[in-house]
Amino acid sequence: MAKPKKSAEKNTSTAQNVTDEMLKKTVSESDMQANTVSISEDDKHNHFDDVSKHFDLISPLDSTRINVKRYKHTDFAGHSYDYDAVVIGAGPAGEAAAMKIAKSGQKVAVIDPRKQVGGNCTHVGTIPSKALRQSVFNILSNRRDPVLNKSVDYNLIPLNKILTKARDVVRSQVDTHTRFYERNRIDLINGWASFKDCHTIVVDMNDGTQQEISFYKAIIAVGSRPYRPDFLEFEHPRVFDSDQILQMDYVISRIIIYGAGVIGCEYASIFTGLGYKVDLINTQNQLLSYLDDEISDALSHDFRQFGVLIRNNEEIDRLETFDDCVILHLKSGKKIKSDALLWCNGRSGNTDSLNLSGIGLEANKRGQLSVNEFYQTSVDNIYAAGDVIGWPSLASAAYDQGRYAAAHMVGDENAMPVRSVPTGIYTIPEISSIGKNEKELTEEKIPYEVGQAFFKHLARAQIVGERSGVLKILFHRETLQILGIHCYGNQASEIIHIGQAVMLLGGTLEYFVNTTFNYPTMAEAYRVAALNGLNRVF
Ligand SMILES: Cc1cc2nc3c(=O)[nH]c(=O)nc-3n(C[C@H](O)[C@H](O)[C@H](O)COP(=O)(O)OP(=O)(O)OC[C@H]3O[C@@H](n4cnc5c(N)ncnc54)[C@H](O)[C@@H]3O)c2cc1C
Ligand SMILES: NC(=O)c1ccc[n+]([C@@H]2O[C@H](COP(=O)([O-])OP(=O)(O)OC[C@H]3O[C@@H](n4cnc5c(N)ncnc54)[C@H](O)[C@@H]3O)[C@@H](O)[C@H]2O)c1
Repeated sequence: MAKPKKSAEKNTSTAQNVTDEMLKKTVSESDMQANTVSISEDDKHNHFDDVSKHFDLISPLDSTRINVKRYKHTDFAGHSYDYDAVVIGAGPAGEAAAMKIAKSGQKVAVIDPRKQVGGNCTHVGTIPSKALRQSVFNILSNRRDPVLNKSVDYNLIPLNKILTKARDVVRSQVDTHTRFYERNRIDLINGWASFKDCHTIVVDMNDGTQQEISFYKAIIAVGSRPYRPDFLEFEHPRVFDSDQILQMDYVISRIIIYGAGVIGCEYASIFTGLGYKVDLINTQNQLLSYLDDEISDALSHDFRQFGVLIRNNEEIDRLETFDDCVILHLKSGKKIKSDALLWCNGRSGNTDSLNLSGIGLEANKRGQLSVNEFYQTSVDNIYAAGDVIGWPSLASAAYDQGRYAAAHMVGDENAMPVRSVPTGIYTIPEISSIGKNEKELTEEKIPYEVGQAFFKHLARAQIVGERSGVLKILFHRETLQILGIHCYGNQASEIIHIGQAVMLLGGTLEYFVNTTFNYPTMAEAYRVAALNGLNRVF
């Protein structure tokens, strides 16, 4: 077995040298080869005091953990701050930023009012909705199975019952991420942060006290929350936003989803999968209009097949609420009666309680902050990342933005900026894309061609029983450069990454033709689509 690379080798700090010496002394080459570490009890207690609760920090199999070290407390031109950096918000953006800062040897604290880390992403956004979606997907698969469909009554399963699995996933995610903070010795402070000035934060602690913390630099990673128009009663038991829906504890058979963005479409899949009648109110003329037209059409088609009633170009006039139902009045004059309403129309950045004016910053009307290419706000020691800066408002992007902002903060010039973020929409079936779509390429007058593979023809899709779907590769008809990849169907969000790698590494369509794919796989769709595309080139 090759000797594991130790990233700690780069480090020259005294504390780190001590740790490296200790490692050399205690972890012999043969131990490494045998995948074991022998550390004497004395060494553990005398020399690894600061990491003694986490012996896995010194596993030779994970070089990144070895890099965790005593931070040096920096003196900034005569000023000494409590922290080199403070991160506000423990979601993906905050976590990635904090990890990067800690790994760079700086002292960092993360402030979040939730006792459990993970942010809205883990507690009310990505994780519970994706776990819920998986449970519904399993129910749909079982329903289709001639043996399994007799064993359970699938009629109207209450949402809170299905959410049991999601709660387990949330717990596991919290455990995993809590350990990241512990191992990297990041201080977690429970409370609401607001700025006193450009180097001081006041934290309203959960125990009712206040704490002032001084910092050299800060990252605002406070995320977003559902936008709530004043005219809707979100306290009413039949009116929900996407955070509250996870608490729904009664059985319904019909629901109105207002807003057909990503959240609305994903929940439309979830509720139809559970057997509810769904009215999906779209304020636009097409579902998810930024997608490839054919995929947007396919989604509408499949939604209708599953019983979703899509109403395009509509706008709410008012909502009447009753003990046993709601009635939605649309500006077009239509009235829709249902058991409940799920409001999915927009999100706002959580900036209102930060006292931004105290540091000379101002958020836009959606509570979002503007940043430069390094994620610095107009106050240069204050950065912002994640949903609070708006588009693309994805956990995937938030994580990379947080890491990149922190890299700039600590002076790491090797970090790659966040570019080319793929779309992954977890409707049933999934949608995923990267690069340009046909509309954009046509507008830009780029001579492209299309290669398609329909899932119904693929052996793997037939075996799995998920035949609906298509993979489209858009490529330059002269250079065969890949310009965009669009996928609709089971596992689309995974499948896209094969094309993403080839595309970003500068491969052409020929890669897919000249490469042998496992058979049967969904990845084979790339070969089928590439051949289909090449046949159109003359
Ligand atoms: C229903 C739903 C499904 C989603 N599905 C996906 C998906 O499948 N894939 C995907 O990539 N993205 C998805 N997203 C988007 C994703 O959840 C967000 O992009 C992501 O959570 C943003 O991360 P963040 O770190 O910016 O902030 P958040 O996750 O919002 O976390 C921000 C944290 O800051 C804390 N905070 C707020 N104000 C303060 C303050 N004043 N002081 C201290 N702390 C504060 C909050 O308590 C919170 O813990 C989904 C979102 C929703 C709502
Ligand atoms: N699978 C995924 O990647 C996934 C899943 C769910 C949500 N998300 C992310 O969550 C974000 C929100 O999703 P969404 O479904 O609400 O879609 P969305 O952002 O498309 O918003 C829906 C509508 O609300 C409007 N709007 C947005 N914010 C507003 C505000 N503060 N005030 C008034 N109107 C506002 C928008 O203009 C739009 O017409 C998306 O940007 C998406 O990236 C991603």
